[in-house]
Amino acid sequence: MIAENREQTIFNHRGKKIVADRDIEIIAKVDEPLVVVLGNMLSDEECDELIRLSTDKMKRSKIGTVHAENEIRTSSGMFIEEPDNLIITRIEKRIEAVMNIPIEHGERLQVLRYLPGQEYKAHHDFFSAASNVTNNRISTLVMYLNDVEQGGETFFPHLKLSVTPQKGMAVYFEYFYNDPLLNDLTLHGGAPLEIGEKFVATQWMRKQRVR
Ligand SMILES: O=C(O)CCC(=O)C(=O)O
Ligand SMILES: [Fe+2]
Repeated sequence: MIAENREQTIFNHRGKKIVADRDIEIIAKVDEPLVVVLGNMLSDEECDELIRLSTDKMKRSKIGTVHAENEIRTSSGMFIEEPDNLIITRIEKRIEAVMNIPIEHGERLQVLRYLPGQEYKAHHDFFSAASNVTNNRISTLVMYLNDVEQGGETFFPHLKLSVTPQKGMAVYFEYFYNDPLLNDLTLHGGAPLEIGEKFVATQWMRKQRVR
């Protein structure tokens, strides 16, 4: 592999694991644009807590659950705003270590819930130049909160890659390259869920702090 010509990445981990408060496994990788499949990102208990917090909040607030207003995303989404929750704090510390960005650059965790037939069509997580967003997103971590029976893979059509959701695992990717073509290649989506339920928690990082 010729590494010299590669652009620098935000993700700075080498080898097969990331040592944080638990050992996170680097399972698979696409080099450019960088996409990394991670094992052991969350414990079962942490996954369950994220699902509980999001479903609790959906129940408490009738208007809380935000259904997508268009056909791009048909799942329901919820931002987790629990600054005093110790489990969230612990997860955020780990996310900082993995993404190599201070959590102050992070939007609140978003939990998405998909039911059969629901999907997230191919999209970019960054905002287009036309949108005039000054503090754009630079990287994403999608964490899988449950085992999915069938469907619901995270797919990257340009990379011909798809990741099967498995409880506690995650997929990381970044799109802050100088070469805009590399950023464009991070197009991705959540395939239609076929059977069961799918929960993910997404962390988006911004170029500058947001909290
Ligand atoms: O549900 C998935 O697999 C993808 C989620 C996603 O693309 C996002 O949250 O930005
Ligand atoms: Fe996305």
